[in-house]
Formats: sequence, C-alpha cells, structure tokens
Amino acid sequence: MDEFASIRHWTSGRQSESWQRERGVRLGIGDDAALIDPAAPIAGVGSPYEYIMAMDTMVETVHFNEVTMSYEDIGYKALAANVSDIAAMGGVPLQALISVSVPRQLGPEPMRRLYDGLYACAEQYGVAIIGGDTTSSPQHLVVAVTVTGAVEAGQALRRSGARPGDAVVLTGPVGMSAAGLHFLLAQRERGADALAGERVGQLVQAHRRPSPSVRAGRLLLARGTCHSLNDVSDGLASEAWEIAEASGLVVTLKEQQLPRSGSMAAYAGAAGIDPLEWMLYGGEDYVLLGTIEQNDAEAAQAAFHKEGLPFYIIGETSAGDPAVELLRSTDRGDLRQPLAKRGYNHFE
Ligand SMILES: Nc1ncnc2c1ncn2[C@@H]1O[C@H](COP(=O)(O)OP(=O)(O)OP(=O)(O)O)[C@@H](O)[C@H]1O
Ligand SMILES: Cc1ncc(C[n+]2csc(CCOP(=O)(O)O)c2C)c(N)n1
Ligand SMILES: [Mg+2]
Ligand SMILES: [Mg+2]
Ligand SMILES: [Mg+2]
Repeated sequence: MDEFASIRHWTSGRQSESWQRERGVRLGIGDDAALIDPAAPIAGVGSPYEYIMAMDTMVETVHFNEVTMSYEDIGYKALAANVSDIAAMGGVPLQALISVSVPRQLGPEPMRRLYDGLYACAEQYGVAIIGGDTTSSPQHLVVAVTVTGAVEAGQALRRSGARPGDAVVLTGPVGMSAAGLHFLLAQRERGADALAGERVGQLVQAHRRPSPSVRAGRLLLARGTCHSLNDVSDGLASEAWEIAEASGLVVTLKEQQLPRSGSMAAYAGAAGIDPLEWMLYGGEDYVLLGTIEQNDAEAAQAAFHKEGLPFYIIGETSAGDPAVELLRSTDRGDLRQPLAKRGYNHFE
C-alpha cells in the first residue's frame, strides 16, 4: 500500500462531514490544508471565544515500547495527552492534526489499529481529525499531534494566576500511571511473577488510557474562583513548580491529603517502592492541578462530587520566593520538606 492509499485506509469514513461541521470544520482531510471557520458557534462555549493550540509528541522507546502499549493505546494516548493540555486551559477540544513517522517495515495494519485508538479518543472528547502528515522513519515510530480548542475570550486558566492563600486542588489520583508502567516494564524483565498477583489492571489502564479532565476544567473555569491550572504530564512536583514559578509564590502540598489509590499503594508495597515517589515524580497522570480561592474550595469539591467527578484539596499557596514543599506529619510534629524541581525531563 503506498502513502496515499495508507492515509485513506487509516482515515476514510471515520467522521461525517456534519459531525465535523459542528466543530467548526469547513474542509477536512484531502486537500493541501484544512479550512476552519474561526467564529463557528461551538456548543457549550460562550462567544466570543479564543482559539487554543497545543501539540505533544510520542516517540517509540521514549513514551512507549512493544510491551507497554498496543497500537490502539498509542493512538488513544497521543490524542488524550493533547486534549489534556486543552483541559488545562479550561477549554473544550475541537480539532486535531496528526503527524506519523512510520518505520518502513511496519506495514498498514498496525497503523490502522493506531488510528482505531485515535478515533476512539476523538469520539470520546468530540475532536475532529482534520489532517496531518505522513513520513517514513529510519527506525522508530513517532506520533505528533496538534490540537485546537476553544475557551471564552479572556477566561483561559493559566499557570501564572495563582494568588497567595489559594487552596491547591487536584482532579484525580496521581501515581497510578507510573505504577502501571513499572509493572509492564518489570514484567518484561522477569516474566509474569509474584507482582502480577496485585490489582494491576487499573494501573495498566491508567498508563495506557488516560482520561483527560475536560469536564473538570470547564467546571473550574465556570466557578470564576480558579486562579491557575496545569495538567500533570511530568509529575505532580514538577507541575506544582511550574505554577510556583509562573505565579511567583510557594506551593505547599500536604502529604496526608494527596489522593493515594489503593491499588497503587498495594502494588508499590509489593514492588518495594515508596508510593510517594510515583505520586510526586511519576507523571503521565493527565489530571489537573490548580489553585482556587480558599473560601470556594469546599463548595467546589461538593459541586464536583455531585457531578460524579473526583476533587481533592491537597494544599495551599503562600507568599514567598517560588518553591514547592511537602508538609508531612511525623511523631515529632509537622515537617516541611522542600520538594526538588524533579520529574520526567527529556534532557536529563
Ligand atoms: N520546540 C518548541 N518550540 C517552541 N515552543 C515550544 C517547543 N516545545 C515546547 N514549547 C512551548 O513551551 C511551553 C511548555 O511546553 P511543555 O511541552 O513543557 O508543556 P506541556 O505540553 O504542558 O508538558 P508536556 O510536554 O510534558 O506534556 C508551551 O507553551 C509549548 O508550546
Ligand atoms: C517505555 C517508557 N518509558 C518511560 C516512560 C515514562 N515517560 C515517558 S515521557 C514521560 C513524561 C511525559 O511526556 P512528555 O513530557 O513528552 O509529555 C514519562 C513519565 C514511558 N511512558 N514509556
Ligand atoms: Mg508539551
Ligand atoms: Mg501541559
Ligand atoms: Mg502536554
């Protein structure tokens, strides 16, 4: 199958013109470029709105390998990671462009499966796939996604808006993806062993199929009390540092209040690893970390729970030079431990 037949094989008949039109698309896959109506009414978003644009890339051996992810998972997660950046601005995702660099020996079927996963995620979050690019790759598979979204003009939630005295909040558990990855990699090295007895299904799912917090981002924006927001890709500590530096303040995380999934903690125990390491530094959680006016934090939590969405109040901000600290309760009283600006870093 040549390049053009391959693209048709992966993409044709997946999304109808009318479905794409509702997302502002005037011309999708097939010409030199796509055409977007910059002022199309978007369901659920007040106008005037602003466009949001972001991109994230996944590289074989860096973000996935043959034991950690199926082709369907790679496609799903590549788009989900991008949708998460739109959620982190308080927006709704609209369209995506997909670039794939494919090892010559791969053949069309694995890529078809990758697109099955990609379109499954697109349907889940209402994203129109409007084009992309295809090249061969000398060795590894690379998937780069550009995503657009919309947010009410002037309302986007930035990393830089946190104020001293805010509550620090999180829209889901952290550390599960890193635990799932640990299991998958350990399994490769040692074969299915004793660790497999733990409840690892949820952890593997968290690693392979993250659920970006789009509804949570919209709820936070609508409250009008959320001052800053970021999504957790590189790890909780790293993202907290980004808010601390962008906003010029201290972020204090309370160890007791960090959401600790039971299956993650059980697996960490069996693997002899401190679960806090995964929770703070693991990454790929794709939940939202934000700050919100202290006097609205509990009401926000109640509103989230009413919608069936998780919401954790995990700390507070204070005036001071940018820093992140962990408040731990010990026998000898409270301990403030500075947290390193550490997390997943491609160049370390
Ligand atoms: N190669 C690049 N050229 C120009 N801008 C870039 C480049 N890489 C990243 N950026 C910009 O830097 C900022 C931070 O990007 P970064 O990728 O660190 O955030 P993120 O996507 O939220 O995190 P992650 O990639 O870990 O999911 C964004 O504004 C992004 O557009
Ligand atoms: C095989 C394999 N080894 C390691 C990891 C861990 N990992 C890779 S990239 C990243 C941060 C987010 O990426 P980015 O900063 O590019 O958004 C993390 C935690 C993995 N997923 N697969
Ligand atoms: Mg990025
Ligand atoms: Mg991000
Ligand atoms: Mg990202």
